[in-house]
Order: sequence, then structure tokens, then C-alpha cells
Amino acid sequence: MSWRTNDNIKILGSAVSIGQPRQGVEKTPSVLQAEKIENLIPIGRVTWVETIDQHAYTYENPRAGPIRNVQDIAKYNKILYDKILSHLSTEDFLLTIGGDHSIGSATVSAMLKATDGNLGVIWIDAHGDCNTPETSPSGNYHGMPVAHLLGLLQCPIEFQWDQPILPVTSIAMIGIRDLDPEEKVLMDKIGIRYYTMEIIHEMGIETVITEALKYIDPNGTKKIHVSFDVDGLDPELVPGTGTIAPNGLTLHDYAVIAQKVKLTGDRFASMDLVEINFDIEKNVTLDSVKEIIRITFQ
Ligand SMILES: NC(=[NH2+])NCCC[C@H](N)C(=O)O
Repeated sequence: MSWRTNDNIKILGSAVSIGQPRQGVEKTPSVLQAEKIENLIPIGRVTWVETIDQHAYTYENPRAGPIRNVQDIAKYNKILYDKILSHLSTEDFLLTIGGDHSIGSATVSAMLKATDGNLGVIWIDAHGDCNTPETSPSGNYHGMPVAHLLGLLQCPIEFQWDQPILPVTSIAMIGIRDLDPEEKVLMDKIGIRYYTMEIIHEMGIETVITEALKYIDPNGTKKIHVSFDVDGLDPELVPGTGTIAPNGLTLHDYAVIAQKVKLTGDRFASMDLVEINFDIEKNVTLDSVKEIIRITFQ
């Protein structure tokens, strides 16, 4: 299916790395802008809206509180949330290029706000990102945005604005294969829908994405947001990422996912592309990222 032609695609750079320990991921928006990735999208109406920089690289080491860097992440995410709401209009498709996955709570909550809660989320990832400070061995917020979206996190007041809560039945996760033990207990307890690589091999990716879309959007009326952490793909395709987990999705798997998501037409509203770190590896990773862009928008 070809990309709908009457839309504006807005690309927002989210140059942030303080949700995790590896620097480099904050440089990705400027690298991809220099690579002119918009030329891979075969229609004219693509704009890089702006890139939002983090205040400074301030990774809190050792861990001083339940969530590392929580004050700075809270400030950053509030800015991102507000910017998304100010830039977005109904005919726009929003592509947010990270940055680490800490931005996922800001992008999804902004989209929830913009759609009055009428949003379903496909979260492609090797990880559950569903830790709370109590279950997280690392204290890194990039492992927590889903728990935050679901309302499971006790956050300081600065990290509580009027973010809408995402109902647990509005999200399905694909590619999962690296859960922390307590995180898994929590995910199973709340009944969040996740498809592990093992299940994907059993059911086939086409059945998985068809079922996932039906689950998050039973009546086919919601806007769809895809939050794509590139570590969901196999590390042979994306060696340039900070938290590697072997045996991941192929680009063909992603093509099947994208094809089904694109069948929702203009209900496919937004996407995050996160955790790309060219300081770790550039050539292979850049090729895969370009392929992700082609698959998504052609
Ligand atoms: N978005 C990511 N890459 N998340 C990785 C999370 C890794 C680990 N589960 C943690 O909480 O620290």
C-alpha cells in the first residue's frame, strides 16, 4: 500500500540520552537530518519541524533516587509533550526521532491528549519498558515509560502534569525477549498484551500484528501510534543500540507489521523511532534505519 499523499509528515528530533547510560543516542536526529532521510519518503510534504535538545548530559551515577535523572527527564518530557501538541494538527503525521525511549511517555501521552484518548499503541521493542522504580534493577527511566503511561509510577510532582493515562487494553507489545524478573511479574499481573519472539515464531508475524491491532482497537476507529525501539530488531541489523538482545525481529517482520498498520489509512497518526546510537555502530545501523523509513512511508 502506498503512503497516503495528502498528508504533512512532520519530523521532530528528540535529542535526549539521559534516560539511559550511553551517550550518542542524542546525536541521532542531527545525523539523520544530515543524511536527508526525508528524501526517502516519496512525497513532497515532509518537514523537519525542530530538534529539541536536552539541557545537558547529566547521567546520575551512582543512582541517587528511585529514577535516575528524574528531574531533568521530567522537564524535558514536559517540553516535548507541549511541543508535540503545539505542532500537531489533524492532517499531520508525526514522526519523532529520538533519543532514547524515555520520550515514549511524552509522545504517547501527547497523542492521547490530541485524540481525546482515542489511541491504540503498538510498542515494538525487545524490552517491556514496564519497570517501576521498585522493579527496575537499573533505575533508568528508558525502562519505565510504559509503566508511567499506565499510571503505575509514583513520580515527583514535576513529573505529574495532566498526562492522560493509557488504558492497559490500548497497547500491545511486539518483539519482547528481555524482561527483568520483577518487571515480568508486574506485566503478567496487569495483563498487558505482549508478543515474545517465541510466540511470534509460533503464530507468525502476520497473525500477531492482525491480532494486536484488533486487541488495541476492536472497532477499527482509533488513531494508531507505533513506538519503535530499534532494539526490537535483531542486533545483526541494528548493532548501534544501547541495550542489545539477540534473536530479534527481521526487517521483513517489520514490513509485515507496517503493511497492516498502514491499512488503517489516515488513522495511522504517529511514530517514534528511538534508541539508535551511531556512536556504537554506524554503517549497518544506518542502512537498517533507512530501510525502516522506506518501509514505513512507501
Ligand atoms: N528502551 C530500552 N532500550 N529499554 C531497556 C530497558 C532495560 C532494562 N529492562 C531496564 O529497565 O533498565
